[in-house]
Amino acid sequence: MTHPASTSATSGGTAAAAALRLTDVTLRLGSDQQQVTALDQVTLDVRPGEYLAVTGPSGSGKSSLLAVAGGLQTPTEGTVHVADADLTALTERRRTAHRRQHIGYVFQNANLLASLTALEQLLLPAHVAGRLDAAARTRAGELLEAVGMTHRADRRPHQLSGGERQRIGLARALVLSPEVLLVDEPTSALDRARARDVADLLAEQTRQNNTATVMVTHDTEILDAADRVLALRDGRLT
Ligand SMILES: Nc1ncnc2c1ncn2[C@@H]1O[C@H](COP(=O)(O)OP(=O)(O)OP(=O)(O)O)[C@@H](O)[C@H]1O
Repeated sequence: MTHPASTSATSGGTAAAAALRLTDVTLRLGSDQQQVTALDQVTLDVRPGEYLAVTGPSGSGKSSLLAVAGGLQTPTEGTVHVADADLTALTERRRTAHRRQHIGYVFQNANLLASLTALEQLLLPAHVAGRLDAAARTRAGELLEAVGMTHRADRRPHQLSGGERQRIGLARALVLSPEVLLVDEPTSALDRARARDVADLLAEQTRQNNTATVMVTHDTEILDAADRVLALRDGRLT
């Protein structure tokens, strides 16, 4: 298989070097009469340790890009490789298992569990993975600190602000140091100083854990920390 290493959406690496690879991905949504091309022939490589930011206006396909990269949505055409497996070729069950093992996902609305405290939200992924040991507890505590939430450790989601929930959602995704980290608008509920802290934390964690990070945002003030910035327009990556 050959790949156009000269295009802006590829980092020029070999097939083995990419932690995340989308090849000619098209996603069509809606019914026949009102079909929308949410992603249009997107090709993208993200290597381990790389922090990629993708910008674009509302409706340009940012959430669709993450949903496809994370195996939450199957593309109409094209392939999605994560950690050397083609997500589009796996059964749903295997795809879910692969996702749990290799992908961290930070949803815009945080998707926290109502009954758990902030600290418990961070311990849950390790618990589910059967890895809730002293190291996981230490890491959860460090990440709680890194997002400035140590003083809110015992609070449940309804006792937190939108920005606080967002920071817990980010810390939770980082606990298991996923190989691929997909982040949807992580600063939409944050003030400027917090937004900058979150962008810097993503950059630091990406390098420290050798994670391939893709963050989508329309916040142009947090792009400095990224290694690479691409733009989505009408589902096309430029
Ligand atoms: N279920 C759906 N059926 C039909 N069209 C859809 C569906 N979901 C999204 N779309 C359309 O697909 C396009 C891409 O949507 P997407 O949510 O990926 O954009 P976005 O860049 O994340 O937008 P925002 O910044 O507003 O969240 C938009 O035109 C949207 O209206």
